[in-house]
Amino acid sequence: MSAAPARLDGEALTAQLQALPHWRHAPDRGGLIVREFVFADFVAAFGFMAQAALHAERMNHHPEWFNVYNRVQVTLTTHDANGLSAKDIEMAGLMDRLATALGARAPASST
Ligand SMILES: C[C@H](O)[C@H](O)[C@H]1CNC2=NC(N)=NC(=O)C2=N1
Repeated sequence: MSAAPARLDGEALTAQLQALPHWRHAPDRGGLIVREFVFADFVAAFGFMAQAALHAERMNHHPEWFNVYNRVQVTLTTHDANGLSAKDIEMAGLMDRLATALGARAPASST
């Protein structure tokens, strides 16, 4: 039985989140991060989900996500840590790179 992943908190978490500017940190349920990806169409959005799913299974770390047409809303948290862990940071970065490669639109710059 592998130990629960270490929960990220405080300055360590803040530093990690600075590299993920498109993700919103919410304190819900101990801590989670959320991002919406917007693609050209449904097929591109689903292609993103299909590829991300393979990484999620390989990492044994599964997103909570919602898809409607060309949009995919992703919430990442680590249930076993009741908050955020390195796995969420790794998955978020992976999703950002994958979405960019698949032509996701840059998010509206948050002012
Ligand atoms: C038993 C198995 O390792 C756990 O349930 C894994 C599976 N996928 C997971 N996914 C996420 N997001 N958080 C977890 O804590 C988690 N735990």
